[in-house]
Amino acid sequence: MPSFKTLDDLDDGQRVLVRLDLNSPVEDGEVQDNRRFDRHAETVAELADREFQTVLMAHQGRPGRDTFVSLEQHADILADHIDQDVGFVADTFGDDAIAAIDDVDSGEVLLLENTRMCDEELPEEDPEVKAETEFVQTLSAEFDAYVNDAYSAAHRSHASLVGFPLVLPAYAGRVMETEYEANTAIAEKEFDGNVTMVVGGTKATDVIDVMSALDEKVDDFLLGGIAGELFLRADGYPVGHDVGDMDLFDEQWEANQAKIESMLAEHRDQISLAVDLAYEDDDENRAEIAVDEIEEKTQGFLDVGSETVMTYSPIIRESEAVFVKGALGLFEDERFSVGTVGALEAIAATDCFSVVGGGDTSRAIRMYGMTEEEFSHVSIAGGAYISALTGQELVGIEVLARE
Ligand SMILES: Nc1ncnc2c1ncn2[C@@H]1O[C@H](COP(=O)(O)OP(=O)(O)O)[C@@H](O)[C@H]1O
Ligand SMILES: O=C(OP(=O)(O)O)[C@H](O)COP(=O)(O)O
Repeated sequence: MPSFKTLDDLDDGQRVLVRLDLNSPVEDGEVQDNRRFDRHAETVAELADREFQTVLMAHQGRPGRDTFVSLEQHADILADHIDQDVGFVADTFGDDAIAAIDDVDSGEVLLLENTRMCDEELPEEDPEVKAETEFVQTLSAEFDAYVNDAYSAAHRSHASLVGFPLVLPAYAGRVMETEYEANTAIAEKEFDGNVTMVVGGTKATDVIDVMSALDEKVDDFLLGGIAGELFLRADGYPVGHDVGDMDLFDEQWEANQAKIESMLAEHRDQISLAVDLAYEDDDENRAEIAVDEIEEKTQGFLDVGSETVMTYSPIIRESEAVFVKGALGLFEDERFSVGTVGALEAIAATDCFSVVGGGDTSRAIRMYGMTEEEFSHVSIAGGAYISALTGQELVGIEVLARE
C-alpha cells in the first residue's frame, strides 16, 4: 500500500503548487457549484491559514466538449467557499502566469488557467516523460513543494498530476488523503449478499473497463446513461443519437464495441438494460417509449424510463451493497431525473452498504432533497473510485508515494 506525505509534513513558509480537481458541470457556459469546491476548500483554506503562498492548478472538461472552458468562474466559486479572494490568471505557465505567481504573497491564493489548455498536459505518457515537459520544468522552478489533492483525477497520467511529484517534494492534500483511505477500505470489503452496481454517466469507456474487471465481485450491473445506450445498441436497438452539440456516442462506440459484445456474450445474466427510455417530445415534455418500439435512430434519449426504474428498484432493495457510478439520465434537467433519482431513492430507502461516486452524480443527492448521510460513502471521484474498487493502483498516487 503506498504511503505518502501529507500537509502535516509540510514545513511553513513555502511556495506551494497545488493540483485540485474542480472539473464541474457547465450549463449554458455557466460553471455549476458542486461538491468538489466544498471538499477542496478544506485543503486550500488550511494552506492559506498557514500562510503559504498558494498557487492552484485544475482542469475543466475535455478539448472539443462544450464543458471545456476557462477556470475564471471557478476562482470566484472557490473564493465563496473559502471566504477569501482567489486570484486568477488566464495562462498556464507562460510569462503572464509566472508574473502572477511572483505577485502571490503569504496567505494569498492564485488559480492558473485550465491545465488542459496546455498541449503537454493531456497525452497519457509515463510520469518520467511528463516530468521533462516544458510545462512542468518551467512551473516547478517557481515552487518549493507540490500538493496533489485531485484524487478524482489520479487515474490519469497527465503532466499536472504525475510530472511534478518527480521534480518537487510532493504531498497529499486533505481530499486526497480522505478519499484514498475511504475508497481503499471499500475495495477491501467482502459482502455476503448481492452486490449491485448502477452504471451510467457519459464516460462509457471508463465504466466498461471497470465492469469487466469487476465481473466476479458484482452480481448485477444496472445500466443507463450513455453506457447503457451503447449496450442497447450492441443488442441491435437503434439508439445512441446525440442531442444538441453533445458528441458522446460514435467515438465511444468504436472504442468499446468489441468489449461490449464480449461482455454481453459472457455475462448476459449479470447485466440489466433499460426496457424503456425517455426523450423530449415536440411540446418539450418528457415522453417515454419501450425499447422494443424504437424503429429508427433519429431520436436522442436522455433518461431511462419509469418501467426500467420499476425493474431496477427491487434489485437494489435486495442488495447488500450498491455502488453507483454515473447518472442514469440527464438529471440536471428535472424532466430527465427519474432514473437517477429513482435509483438513489431506492438505495437511500434500504440499509445496504452504499457508495455514490462521481462529481456530477454526487450532486444529484442534494439537488433532489436527499442527504449524504443516507449513503455509506459519497465520493467526489467517479472513474478514480471505480478504478480503486478494482484494486488498480492510481498512477497519481503511486508517484506521490515514491521516495
Ligand atoms: N442519456 C444521457 N444523455 C446525456 N447526458 C447524460 C445521459 N445520461 C447521463 N448523462 C449525464 O451524465 C453525467 C454524469 O456523467 P459522468 O461524468 O460519467 O459521471 P460522474 O461525473 O458522475 O462520474 C450527468 O451530468 C448526466 O447529465
Ligand atoms: O471528473 C472527473 O472524472 P469523473 O467524472 O470520473 O469523476 C475527473 O475530473 C477526470 O476527468 P476526465 O475523465 O475528463 O479525465
